[in-house]
Amino acid sequence: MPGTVLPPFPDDVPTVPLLIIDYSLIKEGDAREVDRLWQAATELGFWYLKNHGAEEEADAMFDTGEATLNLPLEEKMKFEPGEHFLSFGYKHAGWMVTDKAGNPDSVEFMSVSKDDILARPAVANRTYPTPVEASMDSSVRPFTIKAIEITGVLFSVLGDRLGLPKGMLASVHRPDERSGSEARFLKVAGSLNCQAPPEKASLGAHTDYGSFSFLHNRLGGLQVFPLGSDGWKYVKPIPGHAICNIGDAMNIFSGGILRSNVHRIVPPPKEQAAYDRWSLVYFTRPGDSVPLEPLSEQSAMIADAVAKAPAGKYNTGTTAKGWFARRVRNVQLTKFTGPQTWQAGKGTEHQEF
Ligand SMILES: O=C(O)CCC(=O)C(=O)O
Ligand SMILES: [Fe+2]
Repeated sequence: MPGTVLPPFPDDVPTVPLLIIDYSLIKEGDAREVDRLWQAATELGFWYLKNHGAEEEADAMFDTGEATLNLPLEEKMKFEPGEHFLSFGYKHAGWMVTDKAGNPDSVEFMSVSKDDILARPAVANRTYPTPVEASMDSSVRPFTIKAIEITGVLFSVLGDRLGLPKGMLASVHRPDERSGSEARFLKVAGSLNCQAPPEKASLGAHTDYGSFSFLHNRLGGLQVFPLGSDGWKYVKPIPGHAICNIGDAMNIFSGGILRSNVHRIVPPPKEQAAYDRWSLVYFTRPGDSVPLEPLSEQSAMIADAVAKAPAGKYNTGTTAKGWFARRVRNVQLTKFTGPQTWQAGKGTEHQEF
C-alpha cells in the first residue's frame, strides 16, 4: 500500500550476489561495463540494472497494479483469458501448478499485452479492468515504451557480442509485430504467505518463456537456483534497481550461450512474509511468427556453440507463439493429469529440485 513501511530484507538468509550493471554506462558503450553485462548474461542470466531511467514509470505502475489487483475477485474474474488468448488478462491464484505433484500456485497476475498497450484506443487483443485502461497514458504505455527502449539497447550490445549482424535481434523483436510481449502486475497476498512454510513455492520453478524480463521487486521472495549451487538463493531487492533476466527464446537464439536460469517465488523472508508481495515485470517475447531456432547462419559463434551441444538440443520445431502456448497450456491446474503434464510444459533449463 502506498506509504506502508516494509520491514527490511533480512541479512541472515542466503542471497545470490547478482552483478550490478550500470545502464547509463552501457548506453555510452563503456567497454568494461559491456564485458560485465556479457558475463552476467552468459554465466547466470540474471543481473541488477541501475540508472535505467524507468524508476518513476515503475513506481507509477506499482500504483496501477495495486488498484487493479485490489479489485474484488468477481470483478477481476471478468478478465480471465479463456481458451483463445495466451495469457493476456487475469490469472487467479491457484490456476497454475507449481510442481510435478500438482500443488497449486498462490500468485495472481494481470498481464497486459504490448499490442493492446501500443494500439490504444484501438483494441488489439482485449480490454482490461478500469484501473489499467484509465492508466494507459499515465503509467502503462510510458513504462512499456521505456522497457522496450532499454531492452533494445541491451539486445544491441548482446547481439554485437554474439557476432550477429546489426539489428538482427531487433528484427525478431519488432514492437510492431504481434507478440506475446506483456506488462504484468503480480500479487501474493500476505495472508497466504504468513500461513505457508518458507519453502512453499508461490510460483513454481520455471524459466521465462520469452527473451528478456525487466522485473521490479519491493519485498524478497524471488529465488534463483544458480548452476551447481547447493540450493535456492534469494534475490535481495535493491531500491531503484531492476532485476533483469534472460528467457528461453534468447537461450535458443544464442545456441545456449545466453543463460535462461531457473527461478521461483516463495513467501518473502521472515517478517516480510506478513505483507502483500507486489511485483511488476515487462516480458519481451519474439514476434509470434518467429521460428524458435538458433541464429547459426548469422553468427559463427552461435554455429560453433550449437555444434558443441547435443544434436538438436536447440531445435524446437516451433515458433515463439507455439512455444509460449505449449508452456502456458501445460502449467494449468485444470489440465494437470500427473508429472507428465508438468514435464510437457518445461522450458530450456529445467532441472529436478
Ligand atoms: O515476482 C517476481 O519476482 C518474479 C515473477 C516471475 O518470475 C514471473 O512472472 O515469471
Ligand atoms: Fe519468471
